[in-house]
Amino acid sequence: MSSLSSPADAIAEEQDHLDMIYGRLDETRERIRERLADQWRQPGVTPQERRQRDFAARDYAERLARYEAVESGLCFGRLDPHDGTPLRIGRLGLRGAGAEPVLIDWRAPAARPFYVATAVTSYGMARRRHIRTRGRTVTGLDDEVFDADPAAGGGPLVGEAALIAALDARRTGRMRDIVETIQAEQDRVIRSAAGGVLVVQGGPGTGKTAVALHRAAYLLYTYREQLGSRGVLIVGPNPTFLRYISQVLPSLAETGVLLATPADLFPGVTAQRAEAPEVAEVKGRAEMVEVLEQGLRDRQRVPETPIEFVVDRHVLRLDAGDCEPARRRARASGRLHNLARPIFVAGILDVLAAQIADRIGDDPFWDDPLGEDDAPGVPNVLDDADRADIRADLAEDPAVLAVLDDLWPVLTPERFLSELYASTGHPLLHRPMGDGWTAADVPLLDEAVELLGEDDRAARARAARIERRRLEYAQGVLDISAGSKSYEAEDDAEAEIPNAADVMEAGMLADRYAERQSLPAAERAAADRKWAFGHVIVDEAQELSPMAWRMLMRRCPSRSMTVVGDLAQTGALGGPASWGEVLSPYVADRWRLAALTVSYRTPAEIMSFAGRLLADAEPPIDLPHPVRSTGVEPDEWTGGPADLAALVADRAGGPGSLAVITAASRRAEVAAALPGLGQDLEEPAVLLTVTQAKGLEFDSVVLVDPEVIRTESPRGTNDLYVALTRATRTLTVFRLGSGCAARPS
Ligand SMILES: Nc1ncnc2c1ncn2[C@@H]1O[C@H](COP(=O)(O)OP(=O)(O)OP(=O)(O)O)[C@@H](O)[C@H]1O
Repeated sequence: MSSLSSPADAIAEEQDHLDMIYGRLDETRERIRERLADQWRQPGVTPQERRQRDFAARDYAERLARYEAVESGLCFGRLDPHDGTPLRIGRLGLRGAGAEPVLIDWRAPAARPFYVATAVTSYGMARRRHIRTRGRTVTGLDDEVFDADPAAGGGPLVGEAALIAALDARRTGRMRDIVETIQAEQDRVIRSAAGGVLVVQGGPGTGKTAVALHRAAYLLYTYREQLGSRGVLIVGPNPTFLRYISQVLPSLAETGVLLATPADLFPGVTAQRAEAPEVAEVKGRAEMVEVLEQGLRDRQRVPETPIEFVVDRHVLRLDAGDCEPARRRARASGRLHNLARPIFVAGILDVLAAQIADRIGDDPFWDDPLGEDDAPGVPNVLDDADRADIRADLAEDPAVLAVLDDLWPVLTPERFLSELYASTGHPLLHRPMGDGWTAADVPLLDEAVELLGEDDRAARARAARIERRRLEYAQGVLDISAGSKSYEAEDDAEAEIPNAADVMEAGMLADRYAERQSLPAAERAAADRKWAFGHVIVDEAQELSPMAWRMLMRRCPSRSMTVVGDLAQTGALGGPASWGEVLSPYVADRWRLAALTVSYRTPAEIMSFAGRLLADAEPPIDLPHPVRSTGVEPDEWTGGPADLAALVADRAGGPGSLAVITAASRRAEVAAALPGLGQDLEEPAVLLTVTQAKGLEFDSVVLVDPEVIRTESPRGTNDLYVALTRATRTLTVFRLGSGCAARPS
């Protein structure tokens, strides 16, 4: 260990080592590039060989992408054990020429002391060093020496100088990874075992989102085999939030993760319609299961008054007595609605076939001893084959099909739900057909599939369509390659020239197409409602409705989940009062809780201001402990729209990001005062409602009318808590009055 070397010597030593590590990185990349090129040189004669080649190539391409992603900040730490060689910690693991480790992946067990060692519990380490770099150059070092007097040694923070530097950095509109400065309480969450449900509860800015993302990277590293094939799903509250966090996992060289909002989880449906929170709350209630079940029972009808219709000149008649046994049998089968329909249909066809057979096969003289042949007959001359023919004809008759569709329709979830909304007397749920889907509809559509069953015929038709497309694709390629030949078919000489169509058959090309369909797990999962993820991480989990939880649990039958949130920030009207309430229906009390208690975002000045504004909150809010202070107190202003515009222009002129946060009910008014502001987080200034700002952070926040935020919703106190805790540096409260000059209030 070189604790006695001068700072310049220490930097020079780290630079040497860093050069060597980057050298290894370059060599590794080159090796993978060569192997990738080798794969593409393989001819792949049989479809199986081609498939193997393409899988191998994809594997190399993914590995290459992983090594490319770690260019920046490759090595950021060093641990010096009391005995033994120093370990360099970095974004991934690398070996030297003699296979000795030259860089330890931050997720490896050996790297753990980097995040948890303290003077009191040093894990055999004498020193931890944070290495600062720009590009491939070492720019500075921060050392913590553990073999000094443990009693004097260190506070609760790990690598305090590096941490404070990270927290003081300007925000860019995109979340960054925290791999260099993960704190001990966060590390415990990140490295917690994959199995079971882990709940991470913590106040604003405690790093819940950051921890959730690093946990995903940790789990993929530790359980690569299982999770690589099943994928990890991360659920966030809205697309803006997903964009905000989207860079973190790629910067950690992990791509096998699907980021989605709950509204994205029903493939084929895009939920773009907005709706009132009260309506979303009703749709999210667990009782909606019963509403759907009842709605479906109502779609399995028997006629209240007899219905008559004509088939092939026969007037047929169905009444409740005819239909009830068929319905009873279909329901008693225990099959889902669409799958039970054939039983109902069979029962009704029997009834109708009997009506026709009775008429056309009836032999009025069957027991007439004076009949022509004078032999005892049968009352009906039709045999089983005749009856089967009648039944088969009926099964295709449009009039019969219309009646069956009325009594027991084949339902898609979309049709079922939109007809249910159109027919309900519930004032909040009622809406016309074809009105588009909202986020709260998605879990209901998903639930509907569970009641309706996926119509096998539709699935089979889909499979046939895909097969047809495969062949059409292949044929299309052949046609293109044969294009000139077909135009000039008369030209015999031209027809002699062989082209792709002559040397390759459509089936072979179709296999190629199928190979291209073999996408990474996350992408396949996005398109498959029945996909069972290896692990599911739910962020801002307090916002999910009971119906949304039911949908998520279906996506994760193994119940390997990380649930991240803060009950005190719940904005959704139907949000839970406790995590037990959310989870007990699925795992009883078999879930574990981890708490995060330190706020890395909100400075002490803003946190105590928030504490004063929320002092009367009921239940009381347990504020997290801020890790730093800026010396800048929040300021408060009152003025008109022009004053607000002037203040925002002044604040937006500074470096870093700015958000104006307002109550939803004041948004239009505030937007009119600030016409240049949109919602694009890449812009230096944005205008957001509290719901839109949830989970995000900005250097400066101008908070308009906190009192309106607090009173506009039953969850207003929670919303205000969210709004007050978005700033990393400065908070300005602006009360929008009717136009007097802006003045401090
Ligand atoms: N150990 C750390 N090192 C550096 N930065 C950190 C650390 N922990 C958290 N941060 C930073 O603190 C900020 C808040 O983190 P994050 O958004 O994950 O908090 P949160 O608990 O999800 O907040 P909210 O409840 O408001 O959504 C982010 O900028 C994050 O990068």
